[in-house]
Amino acid sequence: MDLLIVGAGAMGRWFGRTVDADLAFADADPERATAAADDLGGRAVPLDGDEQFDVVCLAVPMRLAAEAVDANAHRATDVMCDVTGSMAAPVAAMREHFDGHERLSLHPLFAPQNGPGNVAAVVDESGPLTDAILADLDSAGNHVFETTPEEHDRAMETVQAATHAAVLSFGLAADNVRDEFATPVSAALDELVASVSGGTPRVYADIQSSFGDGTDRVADAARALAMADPETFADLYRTVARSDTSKDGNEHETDKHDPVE
Ligand SMILES: NC(=O)c1ccc[n+]([C@@H]2O[C@H](COP(=O)([O-])OP(=O)(O)OC[C@H]3O[C@@H](n4cnc5c(N)ncnc54)[C@H](O)[C@@H]3O)[C@@H](O)[C@H]2O)c1
Ligand SMILES: O=C(O)C(=O)C[C@]1(C(=O)O)C=C[C@@H](O)C=C1
Repeated sequence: MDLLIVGAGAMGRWFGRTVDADLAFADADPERATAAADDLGGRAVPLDGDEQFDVVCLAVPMRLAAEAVDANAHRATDVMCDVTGSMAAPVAAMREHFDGHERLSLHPLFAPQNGPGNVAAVVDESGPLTDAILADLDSAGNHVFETTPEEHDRAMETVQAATHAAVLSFGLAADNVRDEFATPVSAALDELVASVSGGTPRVYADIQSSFGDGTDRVADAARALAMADPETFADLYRTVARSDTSKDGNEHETDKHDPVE
C-alpha cells in the first residue's frame, strides 16, 4: 500500500514506523516532512499537491483535524484515517468528505516513546486496507480495541483532561523540598509531573480545549477537599476508596461524576 502521512511530527512518524507501506510525508513545515522521510525511508511531498495515495493518514494537531480531512480527502483512493486524538470531529468530517470508502480513526493512548500500548479505534467503514493497518498495529504489540466517537471523547475527559489537570496542578502547587522528604506517594506523583510536563505544551493545551469538562470536575473536587471539615473530608475520602474497590471488582470505568454530593 502507498501511504501519505499529513503531519510529520511525533505521531505521524509513529504511524509511519508502525504500518508496512511505501511512505510519503506532507507537512505545513516542509522541512519536517523531509526530515521524517529521510529518517524513516520515503519521500516528502507538497502539502497542496494532487498526487493520490491508497491511504491518507492525518497526524495534525487535534484542533485542525476536521479541516485537514476536508483539505486532503481528494488525495486518498481507498482509506482515510487519523491519529489526531479526538474522534467525533474527524469521523464526522470523513463521513462527509470520504463517503463510500474505508474510514478509520485511531488514538494511540501513549506518547510514541512509551509504546506499544492501547490504541482506541473507530472502524467506521472497514475493508482490506483498514484490516491491514489494524493487523500491523497488532503485530507491533499494540492492543487495539473498538469504541465509538462518543465513548472515546467522553473517556478523554477523564483519562486526559482530568488526569493532566490533576498532575499539572500538583506540579504548580508543590514547593521544592529536599529529596529525603519524599514519600512513596509524593515520589510517584513527582514522576508523573515529569512525564506529563515533558510533552509538547500545545498538544496538552488542545486536549484541555477539547475535553476540558474533566478539568472543571478536578477543580471542583480540589476546592471541595480544601473547604471540607474533617467529617466531610473523611466522607469524600471514603467515596474515592469505594470507587477504587469497585474497580478491583472488575469494573473498569474510571469516570466518577459529581464526587461532591
Ligand atoms: N504526542 C503524543 O503523545 C500523542 C499521542 C497520541 C495522539 N496524539 C495526537 O496527535 C496529534 C499530533 O500530535 P504530535 O505529538 O504528533 O504533534 P507534533 O507537533 O509533533 O506534530 C504535528 C505536525 O503537524 C504539522 N501541521 C500542523 N498543521 C498542519 C496542517 N494544517 N497540515 C499539515 N501539517 C500540519 C506540524 O508542522 C507538525 O509537524 C495531536 O492531535 C495529538 O493530540 C499525540
Ligand atoms: O506520555 C504518555 O505516554 C501519554 O500517555 C501521553 C498522552 C496522555 O498523557 O494522555 C498524551 C497525548 C495523547 O493523545 C495520548 C497520551
